[in-house]
Amino acid sequence: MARDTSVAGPVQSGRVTRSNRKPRIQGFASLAPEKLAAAAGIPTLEPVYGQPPAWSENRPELCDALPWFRSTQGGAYHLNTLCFGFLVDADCGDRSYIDDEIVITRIGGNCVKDAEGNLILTKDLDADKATVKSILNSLSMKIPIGLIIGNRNTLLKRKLPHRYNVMDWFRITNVWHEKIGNKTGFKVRFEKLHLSEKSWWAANDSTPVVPLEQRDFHTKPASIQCQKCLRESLRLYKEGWMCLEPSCDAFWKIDGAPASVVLSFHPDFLSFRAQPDASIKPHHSLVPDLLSTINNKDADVSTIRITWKGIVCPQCSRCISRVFWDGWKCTDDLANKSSPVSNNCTFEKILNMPPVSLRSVLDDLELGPIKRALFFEEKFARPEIDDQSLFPYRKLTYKISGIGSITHLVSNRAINSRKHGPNELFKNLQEQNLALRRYPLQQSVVAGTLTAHFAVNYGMPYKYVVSVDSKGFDEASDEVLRALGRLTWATKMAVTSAGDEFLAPNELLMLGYLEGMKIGYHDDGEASLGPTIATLSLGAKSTMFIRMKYRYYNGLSRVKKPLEEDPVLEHCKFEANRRMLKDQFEAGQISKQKYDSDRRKLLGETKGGEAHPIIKIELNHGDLVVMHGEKLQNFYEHSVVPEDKLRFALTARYIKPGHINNHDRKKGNFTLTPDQIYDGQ
Ligand SMILES: O=C(O)CCC(=O)C(=O)O
Ligand SMILES: [Fe+2]
Repeated sequence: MARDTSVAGPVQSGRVTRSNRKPRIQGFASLAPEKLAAAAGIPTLEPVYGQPPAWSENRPELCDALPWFRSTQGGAYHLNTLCFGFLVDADCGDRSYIDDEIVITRIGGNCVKDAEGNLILTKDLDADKATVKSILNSLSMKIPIGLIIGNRNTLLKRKLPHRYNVMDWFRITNVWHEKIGNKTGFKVRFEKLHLSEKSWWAANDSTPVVPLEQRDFHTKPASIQCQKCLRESLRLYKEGWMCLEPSCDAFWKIDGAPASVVLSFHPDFLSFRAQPDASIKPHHSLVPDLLSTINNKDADVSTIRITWKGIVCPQCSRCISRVFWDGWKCTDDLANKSSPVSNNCTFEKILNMPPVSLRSVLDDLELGPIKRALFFEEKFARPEIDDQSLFPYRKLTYKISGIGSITHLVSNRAINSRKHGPNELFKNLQEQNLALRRYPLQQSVVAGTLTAHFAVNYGMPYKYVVSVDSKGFDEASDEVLRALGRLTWATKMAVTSAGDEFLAPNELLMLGYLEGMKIGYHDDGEASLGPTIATLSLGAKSTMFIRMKYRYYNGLSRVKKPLEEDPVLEHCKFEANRRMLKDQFEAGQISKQKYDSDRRKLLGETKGGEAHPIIKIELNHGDLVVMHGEKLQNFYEHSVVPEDKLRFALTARYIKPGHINNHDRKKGNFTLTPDQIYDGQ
């Protein structure tokens, strides 16, 4: 399936427990694990003294919970040209250092990995680079930085309890240029802000910290003026002093000779401490307490954007995303099944989810017009308008020649307010415990990223959810079945008017969107899916966009590989030239090699980029949309962006039973009662 929103199944087979994973080294069988590791040349890791104040096993959850570290990629988090958080993980670069109070690391950017996994700087970093600039700004504005250490960091040589571990607040004491290969990079020295307490990452058996009153805040590393450029630079390395001004001839040279790659920090540079300064205070709390700001009696609290951010568990300090419709649970059975690290914390914060009125999410006076006036923007396709055949709906049909059609049934006040109609569905669905939840995206750039909407699946399991999570239609409420009735009707109307065979849907995916949520571009095509997909919109207005997929628009995959089979769709890039080459190839006038190389030449000239959407549909409360045609899902993709704080979309599909195992097949069985069958009124 090309949809980007399904989960990887649990990995269980072949998992070995710790006890039978001991390395077998002849003659060492009776040694303790640490000694065994040492004998095998694996560096042993010392235990740490304490526990991190917040932690996570996955990057999206970490960034979801910490307002000072919202970046899911890269080492630094900056906002409005200020740096607030920094991650030290595997790639600190050469000449880096960590102890209980000091962290020295490179400032990222402009890097690629070589075959051995080493980072290579591709071009000089300069002070205008956003990350560098933000660190320099935070240094001059005295803004402390929250540091996180990842367990792939090899400098500390201690056993870190989790994948990501919040360290503490640090102040930036120095930023300097360094030479990496023949390029110029940046290094930063962080110093722990509060020195009176022992760091949790100190060694378990380390000595107590030196009390503040016994510390020396006066001695500084030597600062020497360069004879060439006359600028001062600190003495950083034991091996000798060097000028740190990259434009100077003496830059990175010790006694006139280029410095070696391996250098050790001078003890004075490591041991000096900046003068305590009461005015240096962090902008955020190191461990945010989002829950203390949420009063469950406030009507909007369960749907507003901030309440689908993550929290730090008050019991075990894990960063927890809002996976569940009605709140946060520290232990998620589904995630536990697929995660090698199980967490048995029992903490839960369940919101009472007061109902959201239709009035509060619909601007239209009297909850929707009597007959919706339609407006179409010039730059998008204009549909055929038919006010007769499915009256009282307005039927808008967008046809993409040779591909398929999109039928939009525009609802109105009479339809919406009818007994068992959309108004009632919107209200009643909110009163049910539907077990909506967010699932991890399967093809996300950062593993573990959750969808920005909640979902529940009924009937035949759709790959969107793991099959154990699909509920049979026998568990569906009257409202869900009534929605299915409407969707079955809409499917039949659209398919029969296209002259095609009607297959009644046997699957229903319900999505719930809170404020700021959406579904990004995806398609609903996979081998097991029939060609027709129908959706009922309830609540807040939203906009649906349909565009050609990147590879069909550009004729190349994202890694610039020409399409094996180029359909040359209408309005694709270089349409005329691509058609001509295809015709020549099909007529045997050019070889496959020539066809490929000519296309590469033609298409490789431009930068790629996404296709502009060709269809824009405003989806209002009660509207139905039917996408019909397998090729529509193969070649095009759609996205839906709601506008207000609550919207439901119920989408029904036909899943070919041959693709579903016997046990799950019966979940798709249902019979609608006469009043659940929809008549189009
Ligand atoms: O929210 C919507 O209207 C669309 C939902 C959708 O595209 C899907 O469920 O695949
Ligand atoms: Fe979809």
